[in-house]
Amino acid sequence: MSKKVPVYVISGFLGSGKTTVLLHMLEHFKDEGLKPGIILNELGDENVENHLFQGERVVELLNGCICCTIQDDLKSTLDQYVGEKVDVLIIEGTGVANPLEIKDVLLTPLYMEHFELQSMISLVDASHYLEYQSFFNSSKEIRGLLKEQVTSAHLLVLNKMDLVSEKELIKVESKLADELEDHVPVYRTSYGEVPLEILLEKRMQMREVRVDQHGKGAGHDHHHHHHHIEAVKVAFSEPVNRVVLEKQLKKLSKQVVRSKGIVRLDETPGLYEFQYAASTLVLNKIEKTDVEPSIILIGKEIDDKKVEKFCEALRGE
Ligand SMILES: Nc1nc2c(ncn2[C@@H]2O[C@H](COP(=O)(O)OP(=O)(O)OP(=O)(O)O)[C@@H](O)[C@H]2O)c(=O)[nH]1
Repeated sequence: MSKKVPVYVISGFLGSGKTTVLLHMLEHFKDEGLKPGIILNELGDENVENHLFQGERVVELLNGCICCTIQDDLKSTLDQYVGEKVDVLIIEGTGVANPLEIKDVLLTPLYMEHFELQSMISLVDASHYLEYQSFFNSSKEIRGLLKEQVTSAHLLVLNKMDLVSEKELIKVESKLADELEDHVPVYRTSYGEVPLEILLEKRMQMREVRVDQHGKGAGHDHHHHHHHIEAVKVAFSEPVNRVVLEKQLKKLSKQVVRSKGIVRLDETPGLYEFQYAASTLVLNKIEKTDVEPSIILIGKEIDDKKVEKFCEALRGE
């Protein structure tokens, strides 16, 4: 199988400096002789920044807006990149895109075969962050979005430092500290100047746990990834019971915050895609039949032993 394409997602509110960072990365990849692919999700039906990317492989998802999902568009755009020779892919969401939607698509088994999410990079305009909080005070939707753009980050770039006073900075950082998990690094900068080794660090860990028919794990990985959010993929071809699946996912709640995958069900034939978030399981039948059923567990410090137990419980052992 061909190598997976590394993917970086850049998100952040309107005008926070996403394109500035994207151009910085692009220049580096080109210097390295790499061929980057770019997916831009612009608001409105024309991308005014098109001229910045002349000669690049750019696919635009236009018309992104806060109330519409971009997932279907993103999937068909990713499909265009499957098998195409790009060395790295950068996705820039609109200023009002929900970055978790992008992450969600990248972490489905179908796309994980071809792409490997490296890092969700979020930009925050330090000079406007507090102003936006009060400005959008009455809009629950936008407040939620501002928060999500921060909480979804593997790396938070606090940009436009040139425009903020020390006093204001303290307030901004204290607000961010309330929202961010402790291990997420915050890099203060202006004009998106982040050293490349920080910008490009692989912060999303992905590993596969193989569990054989008798539930015994093979090739244990006893490393603990304390500072990373990781996704663990488990191939799981046996049919599962939906009640048991939900119950067992809830049991993992200390480590696993999110799960998704494709499974067979014991009650009916066919393949089902499942989404598990906020302790709720949702299943949807899919038409495709050529997919290997698998379960993806996303969280912190996911313990292989617990994953084995989880699989045993799904098998009714
Ligand atoms: N003063 C100052 N201006 C900045 C900084 N970073 C970016 N800018 C400017 O802010 C404007 C917006 O930057 P972009 O990189 O286009 O921001 P964006 O997040 O891509 O914007 P949207 O795509 O509209 O959401 C541009 O005019 C940048 O030159 C900074 O650190 N300080």
